[in-house]
Amino acid sequence: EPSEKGLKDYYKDYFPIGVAVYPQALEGESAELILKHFNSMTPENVMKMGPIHPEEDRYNWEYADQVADFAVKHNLKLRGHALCWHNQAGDWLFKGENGGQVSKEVLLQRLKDHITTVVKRYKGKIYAWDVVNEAISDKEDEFLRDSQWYQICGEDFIIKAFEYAHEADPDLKLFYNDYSAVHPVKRDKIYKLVKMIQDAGVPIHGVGIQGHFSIYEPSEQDLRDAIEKYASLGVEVQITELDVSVYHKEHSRRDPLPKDEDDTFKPEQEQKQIEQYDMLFRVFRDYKDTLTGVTFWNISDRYSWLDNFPVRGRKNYPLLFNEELQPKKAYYKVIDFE
Ligand SMILES: Oc1ccccc1CN[C@@H]1C=C[C@@H](O)[C@H](O)[C@H]1O
Repeated sequence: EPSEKGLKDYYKDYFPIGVAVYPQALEGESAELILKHFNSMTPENVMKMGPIHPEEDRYNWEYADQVADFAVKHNLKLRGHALCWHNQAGDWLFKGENGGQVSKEVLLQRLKDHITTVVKRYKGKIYAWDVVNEAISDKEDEFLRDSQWYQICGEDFIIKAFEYAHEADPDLKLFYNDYSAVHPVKRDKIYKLVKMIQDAGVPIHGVGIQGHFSIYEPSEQDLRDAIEKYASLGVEVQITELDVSVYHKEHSRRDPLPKDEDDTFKPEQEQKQIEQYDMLFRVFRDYKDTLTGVTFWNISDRYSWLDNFPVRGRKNYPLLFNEELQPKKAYYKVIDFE
């Protein structure tokens, strides 16, 4: 019998609703929740450079295949994450023969081999890839992040990553993905980077605003300004990693203080979260002709990456479904429109 509508049904005339998943979530009650509310998925970790390609001559397809097979079986859209990133990448990538630093030429060849192999394996199953993740610096006066990619290759690794991905599968939607993408300073740097890629004559189809927001930010105006600025480049925009932390955003990990914080979910936090999710989806709906996807990062408050970042072990409640996988008050706000 037709089960009552899920999030994806309320938004079928707007954009696909995605969720970050891991293989263990693809059965039982979490699988039921995924199939009821979502029509797109992104593997949270299993297609990152390190997990899928831990050694130069070894790929680990097992878990990535499980996610891809689930998407194909249930006709869900599938986003790939992430072909080139400075985090969770195998150390072997940056090591030369004699254990010293790898040369630019060898590193770019390794990047090409990785991208070509991974993209071709999932051709026809993955429609869009986060080709480069988080290449922009958080430092006010620095354009690109001073990662090993940048230290060894300069900005070329970014252009080449998009070139290699397009060569491997010309039908793919190629995204640049980053966090704090709504913050005006970083927004303008991302704009500059996308324009640089376009000016290099290399295909880029979209900007991924990760959307790791909180009950305190972003403002509605900053969100609108960012979506409009990226759209002015003639590219798609997606919210690729949405969650609404109940704490102020921080961008680097810190050790937990002695259990000095009561990390239960408080009524005043929930009230702010309801208001923030209401604003976010009102804006997303306004930009339905620009936004081609909204993906939540993790499924429910039962597990969020924010439970361990920036503070290990501090419980967070950032999503629309609670620890019992039931809709929270914010969920009913997000579906209450028209
Ligand atoms: O919000 C941040 C602040 C500082 C560094 C990274 C991020 C976000 N970084 C994201 C979050 C979780 C990972 O699973 C994703 O792959 C990554 O894109």
